[in-house]
Amino acid sequence: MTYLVKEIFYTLQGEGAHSGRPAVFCRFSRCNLWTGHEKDRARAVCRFCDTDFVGIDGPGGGRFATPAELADAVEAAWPTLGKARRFVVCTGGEPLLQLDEVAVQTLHERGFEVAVETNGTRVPPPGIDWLCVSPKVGAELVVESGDELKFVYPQEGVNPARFEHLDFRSFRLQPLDDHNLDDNTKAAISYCLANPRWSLSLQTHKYLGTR
Ligand SMILES: C[S@@+](CC[C@H](N)C(=O)[O-])C[C@H]1O[C@@H](n2cnc3c(N)ncnc32)[C@H](O)[C@@H]1O
Ligand SMILES: Nc1nc2[nH]cc(C(=O)O)c2c(=O)[nH]1
Ligand code: SF4
Ligand SMILES: [Mg+2]
Repeated sequence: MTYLVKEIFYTLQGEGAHSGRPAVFCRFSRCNLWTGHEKDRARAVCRFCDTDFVGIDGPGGGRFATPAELADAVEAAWPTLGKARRFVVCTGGEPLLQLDEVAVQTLHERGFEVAVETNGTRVPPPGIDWLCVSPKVGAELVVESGDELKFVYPQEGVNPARFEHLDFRSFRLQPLDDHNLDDNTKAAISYCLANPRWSLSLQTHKYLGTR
């Protein structure tokens, strides 16, 4: 398995339950719901993506021929020696197009707790320590259990209540970052207050100016 990675960087997890926790981000190239090219956005399944995941040309990105090479690159981004409490967030693009069981195992051997941010359309490999699923309107959701369900809100025609029967430890609304971010944030706050199964997830890195 060759892994195509857009970028690898060290920062604070900005979103969800681990918000504020230092993490290496491993952003895999490619997604099954959008090509990543602006010319295709209007006809993509997922049209609101805030991320450049095309190619392997970002900081720390590249083509890694083995799980060990991938883990070497992730490990190189961690700031201290010693294997205690290391944390990697595998994202993308859609990480589950590439992340496999042996990669997860190899990251574990290097001391990393492995978190994944996924659109929920691909079955995850075993061993993931923190699975965050972010369903997209118009894409089939095949992952029905995990740690965190993080719904970008609003999405046309979808009431978040539709996900409440699924097997997740927490349910979060993340305001859609588009030209209506302020209104979307107010709407997400109102929804959480009226439906307390749901908590707010802010993209804190966008407010803090971190990556
Ligand atoms: C770029 S995606 C990559 C991982 C995976 N493809 C997914 O969609 O979950 C990372 C997270 O950002 C969220 N996201 C993407 N664009 C967003 C936007 N414009 N506003 C708010 N959240 C967004 C996604 O829903 C997901 O939770
Ligand atoms: N700081 C920071 N936190 C994040 N949490 C999820 C992200 C993502 O793009 O998947 C992300 C990101 O891009 N930056
Ligand atoms: S599924 Fe995730 S990576 Fe793919 S286009 Fe949507 S937000 Fe971006
Ligand atoms: Mg992001």
